[in-house]
This record gives sequence, structure tokens and C-alpha cells, in this order.
Amino acid sequence: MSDVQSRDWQLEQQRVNLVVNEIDKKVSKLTQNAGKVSSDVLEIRKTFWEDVTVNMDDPDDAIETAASIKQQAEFLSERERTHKQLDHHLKTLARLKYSPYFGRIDFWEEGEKSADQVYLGIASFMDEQDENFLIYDWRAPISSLYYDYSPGPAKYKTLDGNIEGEMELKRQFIIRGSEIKGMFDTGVTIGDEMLQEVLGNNASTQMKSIVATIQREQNQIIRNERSKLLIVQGVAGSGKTSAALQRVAYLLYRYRDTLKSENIMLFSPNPMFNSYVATVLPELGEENMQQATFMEYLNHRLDRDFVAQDSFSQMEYLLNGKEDELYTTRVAGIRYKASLDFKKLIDQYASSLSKHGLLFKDLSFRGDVLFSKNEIHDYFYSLDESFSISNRMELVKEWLLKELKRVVRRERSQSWVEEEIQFLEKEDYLEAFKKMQEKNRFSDNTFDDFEQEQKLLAQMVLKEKFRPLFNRVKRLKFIDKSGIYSHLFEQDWRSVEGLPPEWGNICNETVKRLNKLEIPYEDATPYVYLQDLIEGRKSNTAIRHIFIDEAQDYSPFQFAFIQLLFPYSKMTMLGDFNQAIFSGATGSATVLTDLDLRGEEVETFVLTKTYRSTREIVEFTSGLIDGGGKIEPFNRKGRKPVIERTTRTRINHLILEKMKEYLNEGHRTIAVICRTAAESKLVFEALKSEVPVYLIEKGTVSYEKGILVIPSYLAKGIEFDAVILYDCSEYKRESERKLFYTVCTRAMHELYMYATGEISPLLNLVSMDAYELK
Ligand SMILES: Nc1ncnc2c1ncn2[C@@H]1O[C@H](COP(=O)(O)OP(=O)(O)OP(=O)(O)O)[C@@H](O)[C@H]1O
Repeated sequence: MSDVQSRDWQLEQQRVNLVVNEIDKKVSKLTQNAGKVSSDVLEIRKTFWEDVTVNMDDPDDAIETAASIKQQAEFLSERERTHKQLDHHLKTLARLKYSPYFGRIDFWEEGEKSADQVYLGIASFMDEQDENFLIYDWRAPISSLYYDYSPGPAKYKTLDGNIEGEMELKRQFIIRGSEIKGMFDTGVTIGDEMLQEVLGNNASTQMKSIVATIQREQNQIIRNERSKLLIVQGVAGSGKTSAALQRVAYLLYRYRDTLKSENIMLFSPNPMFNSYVATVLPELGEENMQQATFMEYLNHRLDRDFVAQDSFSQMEYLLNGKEDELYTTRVAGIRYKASLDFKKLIDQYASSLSKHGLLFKDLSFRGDVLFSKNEIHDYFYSLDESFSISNRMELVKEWLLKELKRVVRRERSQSWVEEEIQFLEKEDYLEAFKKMQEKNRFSDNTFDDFEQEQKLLAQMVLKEKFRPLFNRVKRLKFIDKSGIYSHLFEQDWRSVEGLPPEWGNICNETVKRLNKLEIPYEDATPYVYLQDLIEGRKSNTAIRHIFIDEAQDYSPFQFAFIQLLFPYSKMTMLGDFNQAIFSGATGSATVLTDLDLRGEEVETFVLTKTYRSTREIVEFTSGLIDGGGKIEPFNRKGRKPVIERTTRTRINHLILEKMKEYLNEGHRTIAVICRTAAESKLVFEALKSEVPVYLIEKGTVSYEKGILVIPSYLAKGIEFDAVILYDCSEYKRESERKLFYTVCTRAMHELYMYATGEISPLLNLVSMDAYELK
């Protein structure tokens, strides 16, 4: 380090000390406040009832009492809110104290007398007088300079227009425990040392925030505010998920008065992914958005009577299936049911249902049919045809509820009710007694107590026994939805455009599965879509922004469906068509490639630079796919990927040795990636007595550091220090190219592949120099 550099370092450390000192002062002030608020809360809770006037003597007093309770409750919740805010603020200050900032820019704004020093951290922090920013939030308008420019002319956008000027210095810091551990001036040093440092580290079981090193092209995505629909096509490891999460943090800051974390939803590829990304936002001082897999969402919309298949079981079938006629039919079915043609067919079907063809279920009580399916059918079709199906269903519901109430009244005098009264619990009698006392409170009428009590008990029995039936009607369970969906495949659609040649077989197979109460994954979305057309759409208006990660796994049909579900939502879709493993296996359309999404409100970004893997791994993986030559690796050196030939009998032993070697080298997450779940299980069984290993299955929600065995399709979106591919000879079909690419791109530092048979033909285009063959 030169003298100048060392003097700069000292000066910067002095500033860090000064800022930390200010933070300490603020912390002690807030802690005092928090203590006061917390004792207020305790006190209010303790004396809650002393401070309200409770008087129920007459209606006016009762109203006054209610108002008094409400006032006291509001006071309590205001104090609790303040306490939560203070707590949140204190946590952010603790993070700032540990690492106050990661960047500095000196910006000379046009027309000003001198340059401003702007220090960037995860949150803003002002001096004691609240006059100057000691730290700027990385999301503040001026902070975008740091991400968008090198020293030289620069500008940034504010609500009042562009601010232009000259950036004189751009400095990056690594500060840990209030101490500067690293400091680089960009423009002086060559290459991005900070990024080298970050990317060279070991993989963690949880993703990290990237605010200190966001790249310019990622920043465009993070800060985009114009588009209603933002599409990001980014190569494996280009930071799509990272950009998505920092974008959530950005939006929460930018629209902090109107947008809360519960208004944002992320559709993620698998349950484990949720825990993988769970710490990024809290690290940035924000709460996590809502998160679900698309299948979780569908499951919550599907009736419990069905076993709905998920995308992973479908994938297992595709990977394991014998390529016979049944397989061809299934693949053709998956492809067609992913398309907008099928959506159109359903729309056509629904409009025919408006006139005839809806199916209903009998509503029975104690073994007797109260309302037959035909009766309900006739009532439905007697209603005005100009009303939508869903509006008419509402009317049917109201009619049934009214009729049911009539039935309840009729049943009151039946002998079964009296019999059931005998079986009531003691608590029920007590409740009836209490109710009766309440009723008699303002009268002296007690001579018909017994009769009244019997009446109340009968009501209780009837309410209890009829409740399931009322609930069925309220939830529209009188509609035979599966019958209706099934019936779709029994109609003559030959005149309709776009039907696949295998349509006849597809219909037979679909009906067979539905009769067994199974919903194949490819039918789940169309089924719920049709259900919505019949019952009325349950769109979600609270969600204002949707993020779809791994968007290439969504079909055009699913995408159209999501758009209908969240009509007031902006959307950010992130994906990579080279990792479209589901559609890759079937040749189906994917939303990323096949949907013609254009228009003023749609913006597309392409990311070609990849950060995850070493240059050597990227040189190998980019040879696996068409157009891979455009992928730009970040220049981080490592070993070449290796393919080692072996036999089925030796492979487990070799894997074991390799794992030990990687552990000794300091790698912390090592994944043995197998093709299928069954293969993963076998490998896990073979290894578990030798080393501690985890088996990842589709329901796994989190994983630990160490060695894990995982099926190919569950490794999506996640990364590991070292990837050992169980048997790369098994990836041989053209339809598995994308899967092969996806698993290899999970590796950050090491990629080692075993081959127990022929070297995969999918390696044809990979240069022999890009890997070592043993
Ligand atoms: N600007 C950045 N600074 C530091 N690390 C980065 C940056 N961008 C990406 N990374 C790192 O690169 C890795 C890959 O990022 P991420 O998982 O977001 O990529 P992705 O495009 O979603 O990948 P995939 O499609 O393969 O799942 C992560 O370790 C992430 O932290």
C-alpha cells in the first residue's frame, strides 16, 4: 500500500469511527425510548380494565362502554406499533454499526461550488442535528450513480428531473465489526476486486444480498418503475433471483407509504427455495414478501377430494417413462394443455355451458335426497340466460339456502331431533340454559322454561347437523366440477382449430385419471380456470406486485391465468429459456419464448454475464446449449470440470472419496445431483453410513451445510460450492439437454461428473479443451 493509500485508509477509518459513535448515541437514545414505550405497553395491558368505564345498565351506557374499550384498545395498539418500529430501527442500527457502508462517491453537481461525499449503506443515517446524511440508503435516487457510472460525467434521476455532474471518486469498502477490512477505488485498480472477493467465497445455504456490488444492468431491473410487465431473460447465474429480491427491497423503499411486504408475492420454484432466499430481505431491513410455489397456490384452490399431481411428479414420469404410446399421448397432452389454444377451447366450452351441459350433485341429508341434481339443474337453467354462469350460481346458492332453512323448520318436530337431544353434552345444556336466561333477563316469564329449553336444544341439534350441508351450499359444492371438466373431453371438438392429432387418446387418458380422482399437473391450471368461469373468479386485489422466478417453467396458459388472478398487479418475470427443463422434456411452449408480449408497458431485459461459476465451468456449460457463445463469464479462475469414466459398482466409492477431498479443501456445500428421486434415494442409502449426508426430496423445506443428494429438477435456482454429477451418461436424450445444462450450472467452484456408460451425446458441441476426461 502506498503512503497516499494508507493515509486515505486512516482517514476513512476515522470517519467510520465517527459514524459509529453517532450510531451509538442514537442507539442509547432509542433504547431509552423503547424502554419507556415497553413499560407503557405493560402498564396499559395490566390496567386495561381499570381505565375503561364498564356499565351495561341501559343501551346508552353500553354504547359508551364500547367506545371506552375501543379508545383504550387503540391507545394500546398505537404504543405497540411504536414499540415495533423502535425495535426495527434498533435492529437496523445494529447492522449499520457492524458495517455502516459499502461505497462512497464524490459527486460534483453542475452549478455547485464543491463535490459532495455520498456514503452508501443498507439504510440512511443522519447526524445528530438531522441535517446531513452520514449514510445514504442504497435505494435513494443519488445512490444510483454508484451503480450506473464509473468516475467521469454522470447523472441521476429525481422526481424533479435529471441532475448532472461529474463523479470524481468511486470507492468500495468492506467493513466488518466497524473496521475497514478492504478498500478499493474503481478506475484505479483493475478488475472488480470486491466482486472477486464476494464470488470467491463459499456457497451458503442461504442467499446473500448483493447491494454492495449490484451491476449496472442489474440496477436497471431493480429500479425499473415504468413497466407493468418486466421480463428478464438471463443466463444461469446472471443474478436474476438476486435482482428480484433487491427489486422487492427497492420497491418497498420507493413506495413505502403505499406498498407493504404483504402486497408483494413471489412465485418460487420449490419449497426449499423459500428458505434459501428467506434472509435476503431481513438482511436489508425489510420484511419478506409473500411466497408460494404455483402448485401450492393451485392446491389451495382445488377440492380436497382430489389428489393433485405436482410438477415434480410429472417430471419424474417424463424422466422415467417408457417411450410407448401412453407416453407419447401424455407428452402431447401436456403440450396441448399448456397452450392458449386449450384456453380458448375451455372458453368455448364455458359459453356452451351457459345454455346446457352443467352438471350438479344431489344434496342429501340423513340418507334422503333433499335436492336432486336434476332439480338444481332445472332451477339453474330456468334463470335468465343473459346473466353470467357465476351470477346464476350465486342465485342458485341463495335459493338453496332459503329452501334449506325451510327444511330445517320442517325437521324441528321430527322424532330424530328429540333422540339426538339425549346425546348432547353437558356443555350444550349449559349453553342453552345461559341463552335462555339472557332471553328472560328483561321479563319475569319463567313458567314455560322447559318448553323453551327444549326448543333451544332442538335448534342446537339442527344447527349442528345441518351445518355441513349449509357449508356445502355456501361453498358451491353442489356443482359437479370434476364431472363438468371430464365432460369437456367427451365432446366433439373436431371442428376446433389447433387440436393435436393425439386428441382422442388424450381425452381417454384424461377421463381415466379424473375417474380415479387424480388431477395430472397439466390439468390443474385448466381445471381451476374452468372452475373460476363457473363459480366466479376469486381475483386477488391486495397483491400489487408479482414476481415469477424461473418463469420459463410457466406455460402460456398458466401465465394468462396468473394475469387474470392478479388484475391490479405489476409483474416481474425472471427466467432462462435454456433452463426450461419441464417444457424441454415435452416440447411445450413456455411463456418466455412463445408469448407475444409487446406493448408500451412491457419491457424486456437480457442478462448475458454470469457470476456464479468459475470461468472454466462457464466455458464448459456454455458449450452445452445453443447460443452459449454469448454467455460472458466473470473472470474467476478455477479447475476445469472433469468427466471420469467408471462402472456402476465403483461409482459410489469414487463419489465418497471425492466428497472427502472437497470437504478437506474447505468446500461447505457439496451436492451429489442425481437424475431422479429414485436414483437419489439409492445413492443416499449407499452413502449415509459412510458420511453425514442429507437427502433432498420434493417436500424438503430447508437444508443444512454439508453434503446433500438431490434430484436434478429440485436443484433449480440453488447453488453449491461443488457439484458431483452422479452419472452424466444418463443424460442422453435431446429432450434432456436443458436439464443437463441446468444441473451443471449449479456449481460455483467445482464440477465433477461420473460416467458409467457412453459419454453423453449432448457433449458433442462442447470443446474437448473445456473439460478433462479421465
Ligand atoms: N452483482 C452481484 N454481486 C455479487 N454477487 C452476485 C451479483 N449478481 C449475482 N451474484 C451472485 O451470483 C450467483 C447467482 O445469482 P442468482 O442465483 O441470483 O442467479 P440466477 O440468474 O437467478 O441463476 P439461475 O437462473 O442459474 O438460478 C449468486 O451467488 C449471487 O449472489
